[in-house]
Amino acid sequence: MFPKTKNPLSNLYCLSATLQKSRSFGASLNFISSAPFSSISRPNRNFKLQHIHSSKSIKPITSFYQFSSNRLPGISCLNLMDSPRKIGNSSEELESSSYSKDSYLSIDIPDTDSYPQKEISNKNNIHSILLSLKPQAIDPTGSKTSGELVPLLAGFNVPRNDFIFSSSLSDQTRSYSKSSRTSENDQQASMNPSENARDSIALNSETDTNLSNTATKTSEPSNYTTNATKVALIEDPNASSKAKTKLGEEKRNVFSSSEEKSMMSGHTTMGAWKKLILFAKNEYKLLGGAVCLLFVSSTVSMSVPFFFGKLIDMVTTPDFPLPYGLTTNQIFGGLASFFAIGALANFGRVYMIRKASESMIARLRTKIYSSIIREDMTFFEINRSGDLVSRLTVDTTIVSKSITNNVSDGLRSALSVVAGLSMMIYMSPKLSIIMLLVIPPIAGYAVFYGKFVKKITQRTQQALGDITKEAEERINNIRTVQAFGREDEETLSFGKASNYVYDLGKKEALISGIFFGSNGLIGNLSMLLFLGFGGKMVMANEITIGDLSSFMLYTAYVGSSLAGLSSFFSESMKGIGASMRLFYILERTPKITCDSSTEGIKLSEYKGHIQFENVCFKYPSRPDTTIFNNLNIDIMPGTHVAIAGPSGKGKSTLALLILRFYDINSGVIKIDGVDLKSLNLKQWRSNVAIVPQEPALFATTIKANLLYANPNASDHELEVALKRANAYSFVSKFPNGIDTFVGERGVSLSGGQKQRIAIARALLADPAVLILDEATSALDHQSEQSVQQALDRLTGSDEYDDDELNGDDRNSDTVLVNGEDSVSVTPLHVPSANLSTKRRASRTIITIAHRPSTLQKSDIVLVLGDNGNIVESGNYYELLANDDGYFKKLLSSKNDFQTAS
Ligand SMILES: Nc1ncnc2c1ncn2[C@@H]1O[C@H](COP(=O)(O)OP(=O)(O)OP(=O)(O)O)[C@@H](O)[C@H]1O
Repeated sequence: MFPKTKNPLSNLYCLSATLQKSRSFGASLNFISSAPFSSISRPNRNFKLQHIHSSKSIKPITSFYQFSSNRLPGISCLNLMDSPRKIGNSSEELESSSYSKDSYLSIDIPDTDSYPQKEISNKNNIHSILLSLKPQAIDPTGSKTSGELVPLLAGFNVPRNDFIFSSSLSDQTRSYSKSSRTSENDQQASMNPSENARDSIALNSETDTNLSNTATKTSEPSNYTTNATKVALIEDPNASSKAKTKLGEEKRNVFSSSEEKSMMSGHTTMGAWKKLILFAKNEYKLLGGAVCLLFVSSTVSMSVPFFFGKLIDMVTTPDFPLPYGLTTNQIFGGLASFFAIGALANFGRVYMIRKASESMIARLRTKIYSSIIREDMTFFEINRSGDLVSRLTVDTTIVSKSITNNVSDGLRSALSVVAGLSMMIYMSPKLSIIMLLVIPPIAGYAVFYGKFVKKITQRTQQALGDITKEAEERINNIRTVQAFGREDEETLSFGKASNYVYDLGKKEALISGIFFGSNGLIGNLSMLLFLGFGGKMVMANEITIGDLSSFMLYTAYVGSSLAGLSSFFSESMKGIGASMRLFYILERTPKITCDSSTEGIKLSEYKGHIQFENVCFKYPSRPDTTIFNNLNIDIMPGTHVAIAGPSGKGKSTLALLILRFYDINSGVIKIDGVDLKSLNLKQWRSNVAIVPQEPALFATTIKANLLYANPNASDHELEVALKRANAYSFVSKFPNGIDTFVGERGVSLSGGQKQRIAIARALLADPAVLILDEATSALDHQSEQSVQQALDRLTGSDEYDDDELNGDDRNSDTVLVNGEDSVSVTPLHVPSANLSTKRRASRTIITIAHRPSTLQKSDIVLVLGDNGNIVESGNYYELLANDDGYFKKLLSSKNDFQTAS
């Protein structure tokens, strides 16, 4: 569903136009959608568009396009000032050609060949522009929300549950427009521009070369929201992927939200280390054992150069005295055994470290998942699921490895450096001085490198999170992507995001290359120095050839261990970078928790009495939009209440508040006389069931989906629930019956089938309060009837006897929806008492309804009005009897209300 906003302060809407080259008409402009501009109308000004050359320099093309508002009231029309043919230059022409007749605008621009060459090349890169439009131009009564205006302008049917990507509305409409739609497609819109809107539409937008190559900024930012500044030319998909969009800019942020930034900006590297070490306490034993074995294996490996030196002297000096009277073979055998002990210790070390690492990854993942799943709704509004999944998988691995494998390797390197240097000093203090000259610059460089890596890792992880979330979202909604034919653009967008990660990787590769290359050079140069000086010392009999060989080997060991130390440092920084992303999740305290089964007041039984007393509510993410203003509702236990009202007035929000997904700003919501805030939320929620507009099924079997509501339900209860929900017939026809796999989000079921499974699930929860949020909204008439029948059973308005489930099942299993259910099924013999004992004598039912048929069956209809309050309430027929009433008007307004009964 499109987001529905109507900011009373906003009197400008943004109309997105897509400029497309077409073979026969040159380029055509199709106006496709709207998005709100919170801006006060301003005097007529020229609108400067800017254009991006393929060379990425920005050049204003005001002479090419210019807005004019003198003839088309309420709309900024497009003029082609320099065109020889000047089609569209006169407003009358525009009016007669497309504007006044059709519900959306399609302005033909002459063949691009008729433009001077320079402008043609400019044009080729333009993909889309945004124009401003007063809402009166498309909605003279001002009654529509932007969510309704979008499909109105778009000229194509937007399904109720159509998928909306999580970018801004203007971004969405801009990118998800069918660029070549014709006016025949649009049967819905009507535009009656009002004359007085004429002079208040044009924006004055000036070139801002600091912005990304694709966006312009208004010259008076104070008057416009960020959205308004996004008056943009979007590059042609084929244009260079290097151009940075706003999204690209966002990807440079290390933190995914301002909340995360403010929470994490105070965290220091040392603090993060401390937390990580504390977190690893379950693995202390393994890590301790590994460190002990590390000492053994390092001792063995660091003695190798010493022994090799002695062996060289032994084999090159004829009368070399063998120690302890041992033979050569015994010495070789002894050394082989010594090395075998080292190998065993190394094996143990690696095994223990890896085990500790995997154990920590698993623990960290579970902890992060547990934190995520307990977060409040605001958290999920500011953090996208793909990014969270990336934190859950990639970041946890990086963090765990950084404090296990990496610490182990780092310790080994540190031991090697210390032992190697000590041996070198022991063997020849003179030669060792050279080594001491080399170490400080390498160490300094390592620190610099590590800090760089930390920063770049944080960015890379964030960018990877962005990629993951984008990919996940698109793949999850592949039908929308393919239906709009956006595969190429999606690939391009993903490619851009992926290129950004590549760019970061390139930077890291460059610095790493320089670092390790120069390290290697320093190492080799040191070797040369040692050979030069060492050779002279051998000649002067100050040291033996064996000593020099040992020294050289120690140099190599120490050199590689120094490199190991610096990579330990950089890997640690990677871990710290990634850990910050995890600490944000671990340390965030949800504003609403449903965690504890002991916290809060527990009621022995819920009757389902719901009271809203002077409730004021604004969504935390939109604090300037009031949804409810001193709302007062009293829903008596056991009643069936229908909530009606125009789209976007807060009907679904009401359901969310009852479930306490959000806390209200003021007033009180009482459940059975107790403030909802002081109730035990876990218990309360387990007494409420909701059948949402868009039923969410899990990618598992029908049975598992049903058991989600009541894990203890017997097979028999599942069947009864399916029958009540009018779902049994189609389920039993599936080859695997109730064990049929429904696909991701129930994709392999029809909308009506999903709804009915969701209803069966709600039924199984046996709730005190049942909320049906436009449960039939997405269905065709036949499906709706079937679901409606199921709902009627739930609400009790359809006389339904459990005995009917026994044999002569009148739940029309043979006459269900879409002709698909015409096969009769074997009747079930269900002992009615079984379920009847479980069913509540009365339950409160709240139906959010558009259809009169549903409204008629309710005890009372509450009508939500424009002021965030109930404007009318009463029995359906009473309300209908009032000709001047809001409800009556609402019902007769086809655009706002579904009148088909
Ligand atoms: N999570 C959210 N954050 C901010 N605003 C929201 C959020 N969810 C909904 N809104 C806004 O709150 C208002 C009420 O939305 P709600 O879904 O309750 O309307 P509704 O009456 O149920 O509409 P419809 O009949 O179209 O389903 C709308 O303007 C909507 O844009």
